[in-house]
Amino acid sequence: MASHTSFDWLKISPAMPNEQIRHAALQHQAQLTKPPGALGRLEEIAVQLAALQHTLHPSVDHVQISIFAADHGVATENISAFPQAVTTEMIRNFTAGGAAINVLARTLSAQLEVINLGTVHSTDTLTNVRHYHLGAGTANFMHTAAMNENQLAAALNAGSTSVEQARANNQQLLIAGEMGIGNTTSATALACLLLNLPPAQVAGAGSGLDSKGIAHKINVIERALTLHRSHTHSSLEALRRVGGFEIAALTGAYIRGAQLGLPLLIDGFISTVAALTAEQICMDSRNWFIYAHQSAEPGHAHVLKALDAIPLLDLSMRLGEGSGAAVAVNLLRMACRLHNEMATFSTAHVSTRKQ
Ligand SMILES: O=C(O)c1ccc[n+]([C@@H]2O[C@H](COP(=O)([O-])O)[C@@H](O)[C@H]2O)c1
Ligand SMILES: Cc1cc2nc[nH]c2cc1C
Repeated sequence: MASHTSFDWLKISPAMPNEQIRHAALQHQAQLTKPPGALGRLEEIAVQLAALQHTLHPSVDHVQISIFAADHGVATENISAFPQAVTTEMIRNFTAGGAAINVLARTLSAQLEVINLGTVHSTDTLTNVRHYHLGAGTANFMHTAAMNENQLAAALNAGSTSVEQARANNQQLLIAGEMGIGNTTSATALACLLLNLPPAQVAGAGSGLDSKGIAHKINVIERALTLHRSHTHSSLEALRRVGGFEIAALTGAYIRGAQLGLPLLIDGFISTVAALTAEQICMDSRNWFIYAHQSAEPGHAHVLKALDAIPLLDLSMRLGEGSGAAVAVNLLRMACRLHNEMATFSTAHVSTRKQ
């Protein structure tokens, strides 16, 4: 078993946004040549980034995208529209540059890294993948806990390592994305435990189930929750019992990002469930979260609500891989440039509002 200390770092408090700078950034926004509030949420984003980055000149030019991939034992319950082999096939695709996230990363000149935490099929021959070998996927949580303590600790640490590397490379924003056939079943079960919701309210089509498939998925999750609910006394234990390696890695990345003061752009349903898990394990981590988009997965709305989050975009996306977050980066960049480069009423000699 992992020594107890493996989880001690989760107790470190998140960094504090700078409230004085937030106030100054708000005042600066009021002086720009526009009616107050006319740039809507773009103003909020710039002010939030100013407070997070402790500067009146926020910027997200340097972006790291870390894709965490893993397989899920529960995939043997026929809960996905796609075969489990797709997880490994997509890891290959990520390394070859052909996935959606590769295209988006190129448009953003973002650094992309791929992390395989544990898949049924090996990707060891791929040199541009960080391998963890935590297992051939998680155990099937219909019968037992998905992870043991060692696996959970190692997966959380894998996320933390990506954040520390991003920090060391002076990245200004992290997108943690995920890939794993079956992970909407795992994320749904986890959301149900964390929010005490019935699976029928949270479960959706994932990568493309029909209504019969969704009904079966709900039944699988209900039976799993009957096994785990009474033994789950903490969010960390819920993550160990029904989570996935990549979901735990995302959780670790979000907690470490908050502790080190790195702004985190949250993607879709699975990523937001990990963000909620991070917030429940390490309170106020959410100060560092910016929510990119509303996924088409129905459970996403419940999880966003629990985090008091209103995402920036609603494009009916449901891909994962960090793709929805990547699409939102240019909004953040434009928000920063507007904040940094617009003239003020006084410098541009524009009259202010009538009193
Ligand atoms: O990000 C989302 O909101 C999202 C919603 C539905 C599906 N996905 C992706 O689809 C895969 C999981 O779907 P499934 O049906 O196998 O559970 C996984 O690789 C996710 O990245 C992602
Ligand atoms: C093809 C495919 C690509 C993905 N990317 C993230 N999740 C995915 C699921 C599937 C099925």
